[in-house]
Amino acid sequence: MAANLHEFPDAATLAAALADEVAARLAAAIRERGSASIAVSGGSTPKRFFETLSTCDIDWGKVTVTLVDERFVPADNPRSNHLLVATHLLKDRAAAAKFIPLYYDCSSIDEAAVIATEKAAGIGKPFDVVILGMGTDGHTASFFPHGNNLGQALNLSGPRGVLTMEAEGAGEERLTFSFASLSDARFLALHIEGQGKKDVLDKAKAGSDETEMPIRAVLNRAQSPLEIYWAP
Ligand SMILES: O=C1O[C@H](COP(=O)(O)O)[C@@H](O)[C@H](O)[C@H]1O
Repeated sequence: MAANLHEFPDAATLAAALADEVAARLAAAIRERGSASIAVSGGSTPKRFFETLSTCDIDWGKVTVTLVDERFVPADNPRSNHLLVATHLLKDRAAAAKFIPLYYDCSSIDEAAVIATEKAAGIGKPFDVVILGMGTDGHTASFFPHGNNLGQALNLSGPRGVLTMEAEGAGEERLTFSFASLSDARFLALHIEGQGKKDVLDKAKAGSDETEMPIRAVLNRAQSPLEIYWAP
C-alpha cells in the first residue's frame, strides 16, 4: 500500500493537524456506525498530539481508546503507556472515552495477553484509527528488531489480538497488538518527529529485512495507506 508523507514546520502544527484529522475520523465513525475506536502509541512523541486531541469537540462517550502496545508494568509505573494516555489524553472532553488497557495484573504476561485479546475483541475489526510511533531502532508498536515473537506478530494471516514480545532493545517484556490487528485501520498513521527519525525512516525505505527494522512491514505490507506525519 502507498505511504503518504505529511510534513509540518514544527511539532505544534503537526499535533494540531493530526488531532483535527483524527477527530474528524472518529466523528465520521460515530455518525456511520454509532461508535469509534482508536489505538494509540506510547513513548515521548505523542504527548502534544494527545493534549490537543483531548480538547476536540466530538462525542467522546462513544469512543473506545486502547494502546497499540504496552510494557508489562502496572498503570502507576512511570514507563506505562496507560499512564501516559491517562495523563495526556483521557482528560478534558476526552475524559468521557472508554479505555481498554493491555496490561492486566496476572502471574504471567501470556495470561495478560489472553485477557487483553478478550477485552479488545469487540473493537478494532478494523480500528477506525491507529496511530503508530517508531523508535530509532526501527521498531513500531512492540515489533522490536529480532523480537522473540516477531514472526508471529508480523504475520498478516495471523489472528487479531494481543501478543507478547521480548527483545534486547525493549527493556521490559511487552504486550502488542499484532500487525494483522493494526494494518487494516480505516486511518493508519505513523507519527514521527526529528531529523533522526526521518533518517531512520529513509534507512528503512532503502532495505527490506523486517527482522532488522520491523517498521518495514508497515511501510511495505500494510493493508491501508500509511499516512506519515513528520515535523523536524
Ligand atoms: O517503546 C515505545 O516506543 C515507541 C517510540 O517512542 P518515542 O519515545 O520514540 O516516541 C512507541 O511508538 C511505542 O508505542 C512505545 O511502546
